[in-house]
This record gives sequence, structure tokens and C-alpha cells, in this order.
Amino acid sequence: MAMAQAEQVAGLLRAEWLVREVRVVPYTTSGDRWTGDLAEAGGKGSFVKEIDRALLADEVDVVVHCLKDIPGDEPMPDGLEIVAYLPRDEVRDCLVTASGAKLKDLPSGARVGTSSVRRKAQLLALRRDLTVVPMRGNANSRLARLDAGECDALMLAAAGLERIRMAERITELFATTSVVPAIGAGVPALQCRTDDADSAEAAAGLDDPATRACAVAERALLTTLRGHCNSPIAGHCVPKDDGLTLHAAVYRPGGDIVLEAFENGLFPMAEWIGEAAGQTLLDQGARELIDAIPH
Ligand SMILES: NCc1[nH]cc(CCC(=O)O)c1CC(=O)O
Repeated sequence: MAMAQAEQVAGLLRAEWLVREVRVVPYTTSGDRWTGDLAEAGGKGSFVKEIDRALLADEVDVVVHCLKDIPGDEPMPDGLEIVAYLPRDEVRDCLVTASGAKLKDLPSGARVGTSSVRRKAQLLALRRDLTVVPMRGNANSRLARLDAGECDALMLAAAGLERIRMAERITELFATTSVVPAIGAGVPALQCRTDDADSAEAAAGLDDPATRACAVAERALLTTLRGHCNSPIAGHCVPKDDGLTLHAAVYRPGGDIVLEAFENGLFPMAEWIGEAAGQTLLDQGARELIDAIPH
């Protein structure tokens, strides 16, 4: 998934940056390797920290992160900055079932694989009678485990399946109003060293201002809530005319409590929009739900 994304960005940079050779350097992160509970995978930022280190060590000059994987409760390492947000890909989560059944048609007790606290809560909020089973590892291995009968369905990011050319496996795309997407879902973010103006300038040429505004609002929400990628938090901002609309939610993992907030405003208010929605959720008691999940 990450390789497909990096190759795509490399192609865009080659077109942008005719004077330099662009080479993709693969890394495996602790988040990729770990197949257990994410909270035990070395904690925060397990999908980004080895790559941040490589960038700081000058091994690479531009990094492609999934914005979703960048923690919101700790600052970016000194000397690094996000210089571009690429146009948002598919933002929705999807269901892949062995039988072809949609969520509403799954039998009571059907086993749905996901290790995301947010997805578990959202599934149970819609269907209290389902059984959520832990399922980590890359999307190909999750599909193989579904095919082997380890579960009846998977819930995962549609953008991820598209990137590995497995979109035909999608049984149902969830509407963003009923399954609010992850903060930063489907947004590739380019990161450079703050002292490397040459690389930053080239990468910044790929920035999409509308995606950036949505990303800023969603990230401000996450920071206000002091959440991380395994928090029961969802947030989806969409550009609408000359403004932004943010839908935010915080869940109890069992799906029996759902807090929601809606906020909107003009583009330059992106950060305020995220903070205001976050504050509304904190006023409703979000702190307790977020802090109940180990880090
Ligand atoms: N934590 C892994 C991860 N980080 C980003 C995506 C999906 C692609 C994206 O949203 O950019 C995924 C896989 C998944 O959630 O199924």
C-alpha cells in the first residue's frame, strides 16, 4: 500500500523536479511488522517514527506518510515539517464479506475483523449483535485470513484496497454520515526537513489547498482531543462552496455511547473549526472515553 503510494508521488515529483533524480527507498515500520494490539506496538507513531528518523538522518529527502498515521498528541520531531497535502483519495471505510452480504444482512453474531478501536465502536453502534475480532497486518494478509474463514467480514479503508488494486473486493462502502471516517483518512502528506528548502519547494508544488484546509481542521480536532491513531475518534471535513464543514465523533469502544459535533466556517477558519468541534466533544465528556483506551 505504502509502496504504491510512494511510487505515485515519485512520478509526480519527477515531473515537477526535472533537475533531480527521484528514487523510492522502502522502509518497514514497527507498525507494519506488529500483528498484535496496536497499543503494544511501541506506542504512538509506530507507522511513522522509523521513517521520520531516516529523514532526519538525511537518508531520504521527502517522506510520504498517510496523514492518518501521524499522531495528534505529540509534536512532530524538531526539524521536520509537512510541506504538502496531496488531493484526498477515497475517504470511506468499507466492508468486505466472504458471502457478499452487506452489513445489514450479516447474520447475528457474524465475526467482523478489525483492530481499530474506532471501527469496532462504529460497527457495534450500527449492529450491537456482531462479534468484532482483532485483525491486524497488511490488507493482503487480512483478505487471505477472511478467505481462510477466520472471520466473516473485514472492515478497512477503501483507499488502501484501491492502492493495492483490490477495490473489486469491496462489498459495501459506508456512507460518511453513518461511519465517520478516520481523521486524515485518504490524505497522503509529504514531509521534508525544515532546513532543506530545495526539496520542500519541489514537494510543496504538489500541495492541494482544499485538502490542506480539511487536513488542518481535522488535525486541530485531533490535537484538541489529544488523540492518536488508536483513539475512538472520527472526523471528516469537506469543502463546501467557500467554506468547510466538519463532522466529528467520539465513541465508547462498545458503541453504546456516540458523541457528535458539527462545525462549519470559511477556509481561513480551518484550525478554529477543528478546535471548536473538539471543545464541543470535550464538553460532552469525550475526555473520559478517549483516556479509557491504553496508549
Ligand atoms: N494504519 C494503517 C493505515 N494507514 C492508512 C490506511 C489507509 C489509507 C489512508 O487512509 O490513507 C491504513 C490501512 C487501513 O486503515 O485499513
